Amino acid sequence: MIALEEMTQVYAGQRVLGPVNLVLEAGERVALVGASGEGKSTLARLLLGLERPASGRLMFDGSVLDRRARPVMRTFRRQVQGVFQDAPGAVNPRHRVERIISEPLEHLTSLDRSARQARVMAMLAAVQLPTELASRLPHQLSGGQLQRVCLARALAIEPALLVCDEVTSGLDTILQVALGDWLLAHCRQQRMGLVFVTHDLRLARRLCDRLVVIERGVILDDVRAHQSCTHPAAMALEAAVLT
Ligand SMILES: Nc1ncnc2c1ncn2[C@@H]1O[C@H](COP(=O)(O)OP(=O)(O)OP(=O)(O)O)[C@@H](O)[C@H]1O
Repeated sequence: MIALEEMTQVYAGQRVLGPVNLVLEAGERVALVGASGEGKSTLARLLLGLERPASGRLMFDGSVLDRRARPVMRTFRRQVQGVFQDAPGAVNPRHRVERIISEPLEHLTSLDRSARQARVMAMLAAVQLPTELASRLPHQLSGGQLQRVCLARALAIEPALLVCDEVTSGLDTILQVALGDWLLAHCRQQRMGLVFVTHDLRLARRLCDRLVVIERGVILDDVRAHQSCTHPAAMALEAAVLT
């Protein structure tokens, strides 16, 4: 469905990523794991087409994704959604929850107003938030609630792939597990693919069927989730996390 080909990224004259080659099949659940600052978020942003790579290309359904081709970008946005750790930074502080979740429905689907309203309520219930929260502003929610609003917004348009960057790291452990399990069930039910960026190898294995280990901007290991890592540095990371 999506492929990164020979992709690199350079910030302030320094290469922080790549070259990376990564193919994601439709419906696949892939964890991007690695220590802090190794390039996971950069890779996630490139996968979402949110920034221009220094070199390489992003393929979508067999063609190079061309940002200037509006209909293709619209399809891409409909099918590939992202949710980030910084939920407060990802929403307009002056918009109420209902409007936040409804916005992509307005731009990317042909649902009318009442259908959009119904979808917003269904999504709130799906992420286990009371529907009364629909009329609240972002600052009137807890961090975990706002994170779930962002998740509801991304899932409302029924994407084929969801890219989650550290979405559970600000939550308590119980909520992390609950949200992770809900996300897994949702992926299975909707046959939705998932790219799950995390430091947490155990959560990665719980949710995903493939582990991609990143260090210093390159892919060290790419294994099935139930397998152990094979690269020595990835094995060291695995041992450190599990200890
Ligand atoms: N906009 C930017 N300008 C300059 N350097 C950046 C920028 N964004 C990221 N970097 C650098 O690129 C490298 C990779 O960062 P990235 O955020 O991708 O890592 P990460 O693995 O997601 O880390 P974490 O787990 O801590 O979120 C880091 O060295 C970081 O300092």
